[in-house]
Amino acid sequence: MAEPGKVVVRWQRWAFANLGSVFTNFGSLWLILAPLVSLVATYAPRRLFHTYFNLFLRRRSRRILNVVDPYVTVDVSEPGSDVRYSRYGPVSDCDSTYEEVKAYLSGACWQDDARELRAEGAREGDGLVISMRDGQDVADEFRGVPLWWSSVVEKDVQGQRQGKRRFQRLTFHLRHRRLVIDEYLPHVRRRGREILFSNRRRRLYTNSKSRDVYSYEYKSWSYIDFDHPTTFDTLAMEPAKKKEIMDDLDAFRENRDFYRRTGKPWKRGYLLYGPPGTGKSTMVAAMANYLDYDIYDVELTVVNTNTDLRRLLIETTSKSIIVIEDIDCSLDLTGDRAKQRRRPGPSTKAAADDADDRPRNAVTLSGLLNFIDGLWSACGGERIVVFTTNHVDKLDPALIRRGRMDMHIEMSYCGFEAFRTLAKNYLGIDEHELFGSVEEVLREVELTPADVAECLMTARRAGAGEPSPCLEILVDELKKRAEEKEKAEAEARAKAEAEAKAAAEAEAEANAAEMARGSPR
Ligand SMILES: Nc1ncnc2c1ncn2[C@@H]1O[C@H](COP(=O)(O)OP(=O)(O)OP(=O)(O)O)[C@@H](O)[C@H]1O
Ligand SMILES: [Mg+2]
Repeated sequence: MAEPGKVVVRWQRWAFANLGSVFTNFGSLWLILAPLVSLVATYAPRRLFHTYFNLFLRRRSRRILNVVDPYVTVDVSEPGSDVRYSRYGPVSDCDSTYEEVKAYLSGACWQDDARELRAEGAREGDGLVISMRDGQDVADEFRGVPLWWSSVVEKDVQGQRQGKRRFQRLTFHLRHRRLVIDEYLPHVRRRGREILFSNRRRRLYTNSKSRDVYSYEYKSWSYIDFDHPTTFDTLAMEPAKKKEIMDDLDAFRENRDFYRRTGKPWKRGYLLYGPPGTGKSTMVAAMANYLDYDIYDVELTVVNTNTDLRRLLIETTSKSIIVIEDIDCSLDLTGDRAKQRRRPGPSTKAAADDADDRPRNAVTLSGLLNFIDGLWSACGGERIVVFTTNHVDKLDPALIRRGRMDMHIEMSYCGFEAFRTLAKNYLGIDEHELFGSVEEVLREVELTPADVAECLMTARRAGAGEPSPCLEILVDELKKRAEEKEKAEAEARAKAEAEAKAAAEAEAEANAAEMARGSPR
């Protein structure tokens, strides 16, 4: 094989030998082209000639520039005066890319290369957002490709006003243009969003009265910081059931692509049912804390129309739990829809007045069904809908069918396993010889976790927090509570029976009087 050097020598020889013919050929070519160029310059429209000539030159110069400086820059500019406002405040979809990039870079700022940093208070919470000072650079790497970010500030003149405009400028080699635009920048935004999301305080929203919609300061939702201490660790429930719910929530959160692939909107419904005090509201708080989601607590009784309900839904954000508590009491949503349509008008005056007070287009069952899984509900994604009720049997089957309420969770009376969690929460113990006595009591009577928690509070106070006396007092308390409950239930039963008996007697008397009036004299 020839040595590389020799090839060069041979090429040079060939080049010199052929130099004369190259010039000759170029001369002949130019002899043909020159009149053509001058013809086009003379007769073609002037603008057209210049445009094409300019374009030609620019392309050539760009190629030369690419060899000299093969780097591309992309600016992400700080949103300035162009943030749009609506009557509800800043429009939520105003471009958040700058904030996301800044949040992403706050991670990169911990590297050695950025020495001059800037700290700003986070919009929410007590944390600080660390970013680069103007003119600073940090290096980043994505799939082995080096990239550089710099913080740039430029003068911005708009009419009479002068200001500064900040950019986060990304520089990379032009050969990575597709990777950067298609994959790296979306990755930066995603990661930045995650950082912003984890830094923020969670919120508990509640809806405003529909009838205030015309007031100037109306906002569909108002909120407070959500700071509920309940977690799945402190929730008293059978461990297997608890695990099932947590696994279900994990599967929901992690399966965004699965939902997309199967064409299902990314949302899930949970129906929590059981007697009062069994921990339904507590479960909602535990879910929100587990997923790190906001809660939208919908008060249906102040929503006037289905349209208002839809507006509420549109104004919720993703990564949220929308909860309707005591759905059986919120509206008359029981019974089937056909019956609702056929329902006769108010027969008594009182009922008629009552009906007049109610808004004309009150929320209907179909409005609520649309709220849960109509077309609008699919917008945004990553939402959980929770209904809680004490009377599951009273609800329309359409409302709670599988697919709408995907998981039905019964919150039941306090079993021994649930008690263990409560004992750990209140007394800090996992095991004790008196646990057997507690188990016996709980097997015999139906007490809610709220009842047991209350007894534990009393026992803790009386027993000065010492496990053995506390548990002894607890057993007595539980027995006492069970007796009280039995007595209250017996009284309620007796009262109901007495009322039924009195009603039957009154009806019999009325019938007798009717008969006496109607009988022939
Ligand atoms: N499973 C539970 N685990 C831990 N604490 C519980 C549990 N259930 C109830 N509690 C305690 O009882 C209190 C009342 O519970 P919660 O409000 O969650 O009941 P609920 O089922 O929502 O009742 P309601 O049907 O009346 O709304 C809570 O503040 C909590 O301290
Ligand atoms: Mg509740």
